[in-house]
Amino acid sequence: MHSPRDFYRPLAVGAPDPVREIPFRPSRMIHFFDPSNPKMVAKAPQIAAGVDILLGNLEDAVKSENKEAARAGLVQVAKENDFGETQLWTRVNSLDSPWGLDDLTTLVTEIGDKLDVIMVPKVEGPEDIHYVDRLLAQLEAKAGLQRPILVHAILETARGMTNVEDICTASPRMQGLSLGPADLAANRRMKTTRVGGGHPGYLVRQDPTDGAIDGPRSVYQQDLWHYTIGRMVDACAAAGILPFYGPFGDIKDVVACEDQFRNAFLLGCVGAWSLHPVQIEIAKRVFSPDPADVLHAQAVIEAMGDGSGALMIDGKMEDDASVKQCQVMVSLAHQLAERDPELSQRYGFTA
Ligand SMILES: CC(=O)SCCNC(=O)CCNC(=O)[C@H](O)C(C)(C)COP(=O)(O)OP(=O)(O)OC[C@H]1O[C@@H](n2cnc3c(N)ncnc32)[C@H](O)[C@@H]1OP(=O)(O)O
Ligand SMILES: O=CC(=O)O
Ligand SMILES: [Mg+2]
Repeated sequence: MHSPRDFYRPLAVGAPDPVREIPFRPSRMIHFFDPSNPKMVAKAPQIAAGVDILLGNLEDAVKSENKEAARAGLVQVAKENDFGETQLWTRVNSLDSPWGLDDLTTLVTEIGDKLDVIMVPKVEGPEDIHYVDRLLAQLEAKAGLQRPILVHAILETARGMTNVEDICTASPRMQGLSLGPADLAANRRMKTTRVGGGHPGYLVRQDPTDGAIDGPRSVYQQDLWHYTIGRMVDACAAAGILPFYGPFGDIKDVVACEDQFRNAFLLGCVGAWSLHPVQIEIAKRVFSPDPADVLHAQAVIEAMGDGSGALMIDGKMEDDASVKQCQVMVSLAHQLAERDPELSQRYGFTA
């Protein structure tokens, strides 16, 4: 166990100093592409221009025989392009796979200066983060990098869930967590074959009226992921890092995708994964606060003056706590508007 004094010391001679605060950059969608797919590689610059985060995926969804090609494809994409404000991330293969070590070694030494965040799948506990933390420090020193690469863990095993708080605080590199509903469902032996989203069988039913069990009774579908997202959000917020919802696999069901994303947004997530171009716009819409909410929040902040006391606005009580809720909304709107002129106009920040 490190002493608190050592927490921010570089873990290898010559490695850059760890960050003290996780920078908040627009992160509404993490767009996945397969760098072994020439079509997706060709489209990468165009896709990058319309997303907050572009992620070269090397893990699940890339065929075993294409793992080396995907790694090489990502190196090429990073070397040949400057994505400007768009962050470049990768998801490496898991630490117990035949490819994880070579993924980290190659990517950090070849394109470490271009990579903002490395997503590590199937993280089980803080020991996995400690391993990656030291290895990255060694590789950063070797590559002569000036800034540390951050780490994002996928929460997709029952053991990872039970260790979630310790994972979040395992290293100053920890940038955030994503919920991985597919692997997590399998690992927990949940009986759903869907990649994220609800399930019609997970419901509550209205009591029978007048004892008539076979009479008409409303059913209300429940959210399979409520507990998991809530727990992840708390762990992240307590550690000062960022929570994301992961994949929604029913690409054609754009309505349910939007619902899943919005549930995550309302519970505190900053973004979600987009697996297909059609999900980019959904994430952009959902994870940007609604202009009407921003307007209302601004009005409350203005009316509340120094932010203390209680008053009524449109029949509703506002006080020190609700003004803080409004500040969350307005500061997110400003952060996103800085990057997005159209959004800035919709919020009325620019003429
Ligand atoms: C549980 C998890 O781990 S989730 C994370 C791992 N999974 C992934 O990363 C999946 C990423 N997405 C994909 O591989 C693909 O979107 C698929 C396989 C789901 C569907 O692909 P397709 O069958 O080609 O879909 P579709 O025909 O609708 O594609 C339309 C166009 O968008 C392109 N496209 C599809 N997905 C992407 C993407 N993620 N990024 C960039 N372009 C894409 C296709 O290449 C196609 O291009 P074209 O018009 O030039 O031919
Ligand atoms: O990696 C994501 C998942 O859902 O599994
Ligand atoms: Mg997974």
